[in-house]
Amino acid sequence: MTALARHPLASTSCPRVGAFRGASRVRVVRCAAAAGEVMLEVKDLEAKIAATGQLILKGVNLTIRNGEVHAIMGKNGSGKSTLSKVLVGHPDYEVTAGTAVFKGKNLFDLEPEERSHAGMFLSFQTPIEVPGVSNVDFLRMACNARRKSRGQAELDPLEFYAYVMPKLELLNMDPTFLNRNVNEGFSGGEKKRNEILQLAVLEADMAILDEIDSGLDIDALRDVAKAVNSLKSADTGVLMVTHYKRLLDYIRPDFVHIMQAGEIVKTGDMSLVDQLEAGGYATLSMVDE
Ligand SMILES: Nc1ncnc2c1ncn2[C@@H]1O[C@H](COP(=O)(O)OP(=O)(O)OP(=O)(O)O)[C@@H](O)[C@H]1O
Repeated sequence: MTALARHPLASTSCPRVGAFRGASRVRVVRCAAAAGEVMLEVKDLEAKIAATGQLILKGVNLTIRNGEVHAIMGKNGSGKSTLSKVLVGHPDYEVTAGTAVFKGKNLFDLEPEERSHAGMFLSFQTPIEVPGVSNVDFLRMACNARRKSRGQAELDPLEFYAYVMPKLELLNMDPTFLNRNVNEGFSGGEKKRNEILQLAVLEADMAILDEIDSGLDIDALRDVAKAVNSLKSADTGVLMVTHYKRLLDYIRPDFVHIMQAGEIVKTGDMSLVDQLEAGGYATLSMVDE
């Protein structure tokens, strides 16, 4: 989902280590299972809104290993989308402190496009429309840019058609989507499916999915989740931002993080989500609000 990093306009297991942060100290919990290689390591990340200087991220720490699925939840305005966008290099934000290493590279040394080529993908909460550009041309261009960066031969239109058809089928998407302009006139659910189609086409290593469940009907949610699950492997990482358990019932996270006021203040497993569903954020003991 290097959507941002991925395209030029915006630009596509087992729990191991989790930090449980209380009001005054951080406790590290380690699982005995074998750990995959670290894909993304974010340390003490701080970022502000470039235009206003308002600090939004206030020391985010997050480690995602190959094969892991992480979910980030949190109240509205806690900074979840900002974190997603900062990771792909959105120009609205400026990193003021901290580090992020993605597949061994300093993420903040890379341009958004380079992050995409390196395998990072963000699905937008509100996918943008690109009038005048057909979906198939856009997808092929993005796909070939990534292939080129990996030293692979570019796909011609016919080859791309053969490549993309099974992916459309997987998502239960009508092939006529290919000939329509990117997201133009798409329903909310169609836009979300199109995001996942981009993820599938780009074969990204790290998928950041920002509220892919919003606006989806029950069938579309199942299709999208099925597609994401089919794209997961021991070499990919997933970071999902969501407000609801229903998505996590389909795409099971290894870790669930709670974000509050620009920080990850609690990390656990699905039981955290059950607590949230039962009693809201007030039931979790987090840092003082
Ligand atoms: N480009 C921006 N300009 C102005 N304010 C911004 C911008 N980006 C983020 N913010 C502010 O930063 C805070 C965090 O926003 P963000 O979208 O990251 O929250 P969120 O946790 O994703 O919220 P939600 O759950 O509602 O999607 C909010 O107060 C938001 O208004």
